[in-house]
Amino acid sequence: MESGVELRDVTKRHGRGAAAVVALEGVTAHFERGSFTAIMGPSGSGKSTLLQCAAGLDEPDAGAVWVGGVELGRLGEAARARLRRESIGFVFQAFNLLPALTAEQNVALPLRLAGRRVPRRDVRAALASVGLEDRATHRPSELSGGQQQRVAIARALLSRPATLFADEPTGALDTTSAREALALLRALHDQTIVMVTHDAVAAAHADRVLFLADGRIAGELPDPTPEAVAATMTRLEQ
Ligand SMILES: Nc1ncnc2c1ncn2[C@@H]1O[C@H](COP(=O)(O)OP(=O)(O)OP(=O)(O)O)[C@@H](O)[C@H]1O
Repeated sequence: MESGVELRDVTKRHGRGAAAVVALEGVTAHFERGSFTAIMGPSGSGKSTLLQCAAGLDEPDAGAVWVGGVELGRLGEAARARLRRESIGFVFQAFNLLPALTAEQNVALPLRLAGRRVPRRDVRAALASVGLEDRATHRPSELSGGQQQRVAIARALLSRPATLFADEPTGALDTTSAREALALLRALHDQTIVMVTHDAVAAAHADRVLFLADGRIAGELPDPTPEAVAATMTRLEQ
């Protein structure tokens, strides 16, 4: 396993005993380096759990995960945190921005933590590309949910992590902003992008859609169109 992201026979349970829920069951999936994959499936099918396990934010009960050729289960917590900081980007609604920092400080943070100097011009350009040039000095609490999401996208654009995980990146955006945000993600073609979404139009921006149902892979669609994605979702929800 040289690069990209790979899950091999991953099983994950939440809770214990009689209340335990099997969120993922024997999931094997390969996200090639530089590919853009959308994950779809009915509510509760395990999409967020898959993303959390693939990103090293949660540990599988069985199976293994590789990111960029590194097996996460073989790393200690400190090494895993370093890998997340240096080569993984997140565009998550609830795992996003530090509340005490301004938008531009949040955008620059991953590079600063990696010891790099970040020209303010570059930070402003990243914010401008998501339409937030006039919000650079606002803190997250002063931004709407959609604007916070766009700050997270600007951060990914600037730091260009090798692997980017996005959970509903367009969920809080209007149609035009969503289309722009997806085009920006799409332009990051040297990165491996794994995006969970409920939106067939958003999913159609990916190279491939992987479907989950009841914690298992239920199919995939290469070169997706919104119509084909919606038809598959309808079938899975029946
Ligand atoms: N912390 C938790 N404790 C107990 N059960 C959990 C926990 N997190 C998730 N689950 C359960 O695991 C299953 C998969 O959840 P997950 O959030 O991965 O699904 P999802 O496909 O992302 O759902 P949605 O589309 O509704 O966000 C669900 O049945 C959910 O109720």
